[in-house]
Amino acid sequence: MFYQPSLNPSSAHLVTQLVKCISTIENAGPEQIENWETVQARQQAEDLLLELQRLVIPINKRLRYATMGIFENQALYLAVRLGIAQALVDAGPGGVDLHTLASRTGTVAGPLERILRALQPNDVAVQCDDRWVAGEAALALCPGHAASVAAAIDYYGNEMYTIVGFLGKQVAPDCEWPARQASSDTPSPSAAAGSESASQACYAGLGMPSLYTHFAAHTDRQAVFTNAMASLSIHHNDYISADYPWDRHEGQRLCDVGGADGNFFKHLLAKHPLIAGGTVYDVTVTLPPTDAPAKLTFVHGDFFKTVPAGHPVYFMRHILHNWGDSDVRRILSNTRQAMVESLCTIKASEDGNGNKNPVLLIAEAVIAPKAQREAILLDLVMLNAFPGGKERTVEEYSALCEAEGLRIVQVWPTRGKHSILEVHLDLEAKDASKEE
Ligand SMILES: C[S@@+](CC[C@H](N)C(=O)[O-])C[C@H]1O[C@@H](n2cnc3c(N)ncnc32)[C@H](O)[C@@H]1O
Repeated sequence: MFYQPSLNPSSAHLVTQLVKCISTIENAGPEQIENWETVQARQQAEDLLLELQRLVIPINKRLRYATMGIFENQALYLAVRLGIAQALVDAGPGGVDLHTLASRTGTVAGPLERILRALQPNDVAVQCDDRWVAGEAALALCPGHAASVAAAIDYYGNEMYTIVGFLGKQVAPDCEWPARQASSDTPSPSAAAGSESASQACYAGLGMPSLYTHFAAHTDRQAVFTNAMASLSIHHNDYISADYPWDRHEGQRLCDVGGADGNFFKHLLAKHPLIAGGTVYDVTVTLPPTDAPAKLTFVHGDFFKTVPAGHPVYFMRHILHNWGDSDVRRILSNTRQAMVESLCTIKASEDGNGNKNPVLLIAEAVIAPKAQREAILLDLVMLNAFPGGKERTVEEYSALCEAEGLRIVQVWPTRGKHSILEVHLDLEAKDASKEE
C-alpha cells in the first residue's frame, strides 16, 4: 500500500486518497462511456488536487495565477484564431522553427514565441531545442477535429472576454467604477444588482442589447456560438443519452426546444434509433443541415411566441439558464400550451408503450449545495452575459414550473454536469397565465 511516512497524517491521507482515485481511473474498463465509478473518481481526484494545491502553492502565488488567467484565455484564443495550433499539428512530430511558424501564421516571431511559452502549461505547444512541436492538447484547438473545442475557445476569447470586465456592474450597478466600465456604460439608476436591467445596461454599453441580438447581427459569430455549444456538449451528449431511460419514449416524437443545429438530437437518435424522430426548433434554423437524418424536421421559430404542438416529449438543454424568471415562465407557459395540445394527439395515438402523458425534460447544470466548479463558473457567465440568466437550484426550477401549471416529478442525475428534470403537466393547476 502506498504510504509516505514523512508526511503529516492529513497530507498522507490526501495523497493516499488521490492514489486510490488514480488507480480507479487507470483500471477503468474500455467502455465507450466512462462508468459512474470512474467519473466519480475523476471528480474526487479534482477536489483532492485542489486541496493539494492549497497545500503546496503559497496563497499569493495561487491568486496571481488565478488573476493572470485572462492571459491564458487570450493565448488559447490566439492559438485558435491565428491557426497557431493547426500549424503546429500540420508540422508533424518534428515540429517547426519559430520563424517558419511565424510566416505560416502571419505573426511576428518575437511576440509569437512569448505566446507559445504561455501555451506550454496547457500542453498546446512544446519547445524542443530550437523547434516548437504540437503538444497533446493542440489537436483539440484545430477546427474540424472530432473533439475540437476551438469554437468554444473562440467564443470565450471573443464575446465573453469583451464583456467580462462588466461583471462588477451586475453585482453593484450603482458603484463608481473606474473609467473603463464607466465610460461605455451608464446603467439606469433603477437597475438593481444582478437584475435583468443591469445586464441589459451592460450590453447597451457595448452596443448590443443582448448576446442573441449580437449573434443575429453577426451570422459568422452565430455559427461560432452554435459550434461552441456543440463542442462543449460532446461528452455530455453521451451522458444525457445514457443516464435517462429513453427507452420509455420508443416510438414517440420529440421536440428539442432551442435545439440549435440538432447536434444533441442526432446523437440521441444514433444511440436510441427507436425514438420516432421529431423536431429541432430554434430561432436560428434556416435550412436543415445537409447531414440531417430524414426523421428530423428543422423548424424556425421563437419560443417566446409559440412552441410546436404534437410531441409526446419536449426537451430543452441550456435554454432556461439563459433567461430571467419572467422569460423562463413565458417559455414554460408556451411549452405547457404545446403539451396540452399534444395530449389529445397522444391519447389518440397507438405508441404501444402505454405512456400517454406528454413530458418535458429540462437538462441544466443545477446548483447543488456543493456545486461543481464548472456550474459555479457557468452561473457567472449567465450573470454577466444573459439578461437575468442564472443557474438555478431544483427548488427554483420547481417554483417556476409550478407557477406555469407544470410539476417536476423526478430529477435524473447524469455523469456529466447536467441533471435532467422530468416535468409533467399539472392538469389540476389553474391556467396560470389567465390567473395573472
Ligand atoms: C445555449 S444554446 C443551447 C443550444 C442547445 N440546446 C444545446 O444544448 O447545445 C441556446 C439556444 O437557444 C436558441 N434560442 C435563443 N432564443 C431563442 C428563441 N427566442 N426561440 C427559439 N430559440 C432560441 C439559440 O439560438 C440557441 O441555439
